[in-house]
Amino acid sequence: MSFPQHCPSPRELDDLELLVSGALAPLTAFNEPGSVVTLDLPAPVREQATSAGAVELVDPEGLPLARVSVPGGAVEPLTHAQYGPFRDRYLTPAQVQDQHPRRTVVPVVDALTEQQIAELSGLGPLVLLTLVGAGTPDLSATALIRATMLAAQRLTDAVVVAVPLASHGDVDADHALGVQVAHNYAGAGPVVAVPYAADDDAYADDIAAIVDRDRPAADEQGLVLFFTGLSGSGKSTLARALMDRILEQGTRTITSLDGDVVRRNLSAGLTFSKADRETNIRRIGWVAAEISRHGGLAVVSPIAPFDETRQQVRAMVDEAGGAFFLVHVATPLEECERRDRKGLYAKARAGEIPEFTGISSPYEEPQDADVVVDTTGRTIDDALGDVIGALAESGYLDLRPSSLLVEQTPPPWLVEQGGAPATTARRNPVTGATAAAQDAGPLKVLFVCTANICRSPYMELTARHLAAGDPTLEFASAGTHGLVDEPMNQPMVDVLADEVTGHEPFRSRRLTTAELEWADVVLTAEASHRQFILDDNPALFRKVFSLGQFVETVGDIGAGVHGRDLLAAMQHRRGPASTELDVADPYRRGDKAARTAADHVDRLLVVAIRALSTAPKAP
Ligand SMILES: Nc1ncnc2c1ncn2[C@@H]1O[C@H](COP(=O)(O)OS(=O)(=O)O)[C@@H](OP(=O)(O)O)[C@H]1O
Ligand SMILES: Nc1ncnc2c1ncn2[C@@H]1O[C@H](COP(=O)(O)OP(=O)(O)O)[C@@H](O)[C@H]1O
Repeated sequence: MSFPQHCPSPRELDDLELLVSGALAPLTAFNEPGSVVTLDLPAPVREQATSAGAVELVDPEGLPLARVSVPGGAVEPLTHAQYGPFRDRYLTPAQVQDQHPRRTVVPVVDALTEQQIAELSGLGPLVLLTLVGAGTPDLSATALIRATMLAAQRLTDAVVVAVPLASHGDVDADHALGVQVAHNYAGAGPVVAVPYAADDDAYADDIAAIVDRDRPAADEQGLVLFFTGLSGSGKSTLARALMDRILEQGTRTITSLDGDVVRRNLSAGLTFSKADRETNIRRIGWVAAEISRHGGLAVVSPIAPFDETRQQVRAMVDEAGGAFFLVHVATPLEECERRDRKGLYAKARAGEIPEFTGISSPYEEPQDADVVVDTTGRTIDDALGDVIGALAESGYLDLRPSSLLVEQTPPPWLVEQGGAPATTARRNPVTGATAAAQDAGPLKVLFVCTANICRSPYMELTARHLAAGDPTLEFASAGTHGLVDEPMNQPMVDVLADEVTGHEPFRSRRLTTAELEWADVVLTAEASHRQFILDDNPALFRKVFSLGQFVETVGDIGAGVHGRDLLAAMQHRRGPASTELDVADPYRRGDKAARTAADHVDRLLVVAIRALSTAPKAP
C-alpha cells in the first residue's frame, strides 16, 4: 500500500518530534479532541490519505519521518530528524533521565540574567530545558541555546537540553504544554521556574552580545524589493534605475530577478495560466527569500498579479528573516497600453495572446504595498524618488543624497505659509481634515518604546515636566509589546529628575489603534518601533517619527516653525529614521545604561518640546 506524502508546517514538524519523543505524553497523537496539537492536510492529500488509511509526513528534503493514520492521528515513527544546529542537544525525556538522572529541570524561554543565574546556582545539578520551536517569540532557537550554554558555564553543574516546543497561538494551551513537557523531562525530579528577573537585573556582556546580534538593525537585514504591476507599467525600468543607485552607493550587492529574464531561465517553459504564474512567482519568492536569509538584497520585478501568491512570497521572506518591501507600480492600464513597448497589448486585443494581464487575465491590486507609484506623465527619476523616499522611511535602505530631502515645490496644504492669504485650505497632513477642524485643541504627543516601562514612560513624564503646564501640548506613552499595568522600571525611576517624580504612579500600556488615532505625532525610542507601527499602519507614516529623527529634522527646518505648522513642514524635510539616532534600550542593562538613556532623552526632549509648543514664550 502506498501512502500520499506531505511536508507539514514548521509548527507541525515540531509537534511531530515531541509526539514521537514522548515529550508531550500522555499525548502521543495528532488531532485529539480539544488539543492544539493538530495536523492539517490540504484537501487532495486528505482525500488520498483517507482512502489509503494514512499519510506519510516528510521533512522539507523529502525524508519520511512518520506515518500518521487518517482519520485518527496516531503516529508511527519512521525515522527522526538528524540535522540542524545543536542537534546533539535535542534529547528525549528518556535520554535525559538516563544520561542526567535526578536533576532539577528548569524550563528556559529567554536569555538568563546575571541575577537569575546567581539564584539558579543554589539549586544543585540542573537541566536547563530551552524551549525552542516554531513561532516562539523573542530569541531565535540558536541564540537561545547559545545564550543558555553561556549561562550553564557560570553554573557548577548544568546541562543544556533543547526541546522544539512550538507556539500554537494560544497562551493558555501553550503554557499547559510547557508544564507537561517540563514534567516529562523531569520524571520524578523537581521542576523549578526561572526566578523572576528584577528590574535592575542585567545580562552578562557575552550573553547581551548574543541577544543584540540576534536581531540585526533594519538596514543590516536581508531585503527583497518586490515590484509588481501590469506589463509596461515601469517595473523593470524603475527596478533597473534603483539597482544603479544601489551600485553607485556601493554598500550592498544585488541579485536581480526580472520577470522577463526569469521566464527565459528559472521558469523557462511555464505558460501564463494561473497555475503556472503562481509557480513562477513562488520560484522567484523562494530564491529571493534564500538571498535574504544571508543578508543579501534581491530586486524582483514580475507582474505577480495574484494577491495570495504575493502573500506567500512575503511569508517565505519573513520566515527567512529578511524584510519584504512591496512596490506597486500602479500605472493605469490605458497608459501601459498606450506605451505598448513590446506590441503585446495590440496582440492581446486582437486575441492573439490569450490570458493577457489586464486584458483577459486579472490583476489584483495590492492592499499592502509599501509604496504605490503611478509613472504616468512623470520622468523615471521623479517616479524613482517615491521609491527611494519610502525605502529610506522604512529604515531598510537609505539611498538619499541629502539634497533629495528637500522638495522643490511646496504641497498645497503648505501654501498659506508666510502670512500670504491661503489659496488652498491647509490640510492636516495626517488625517486630511481641514485646518479649522483639526487645529483646535492641544497637540497630542504619543511616546512609544517596547514595553512601556523604561524609555517611553520616562519620555512622557519628562516631557510633561518640561512643558510645565503648557496648554498647547498633551502627552501619553505606550509599548509596541507593552506590558499591561506594570510600574515603571526602577532604574529609570531612579534617574527621573527629582521634580518629575511624586506624580501619580505610572502604569504601563500596550499600544493600540486608539492611541495611534489619538496622537497628532508619535515619537518612538527606536527606528524599529516606528517600523513596527508602520508595518501595520503604513498610512500613518506622516506622523510617526523616531524621537532622534524628529529632533534632527527640527534642526534642519530651523527655529520659528512650531506645533502643527512644524509637523506639516516636516513632511517634506524629514531625515531618515536611522538606527544611530535610536535611544538605546536600558532594560536589564543596569543603572549606567538607564542614566545614558535618560541623558539622551533629556537632550532630545528639550528640543522637541520647544518645537512642538505653540504657547506664547516668556520674553
Ligand atoms: N499572457 C501574458 N500576460 C502577461 N504578460 C505576458 C503574457 N505573455 C507574455 N507576457 C510577457 O511576460 C512578461 C510577464 O511575465 P511575468 O513572469 O512577470 O508574469 S507573471 O508574474 O508570472 O504573471 C511580461 O513582461 P513585462 O512587460 O516586463 O511585465 C510580458 O512581456
Ligand atoms: N516615469 C516612468 N517610470 C518608468 N517607466 C517609464 C516612465 N515613463 C515612461 N516610462 C516607460 O515605460 C516603459 C516601461 O516598461 P518596463 O519598465 O519594461 O515595464 P514593465 O517591466 O512593468 O513591463 C518603458 O518604455 C519606460 O521608458
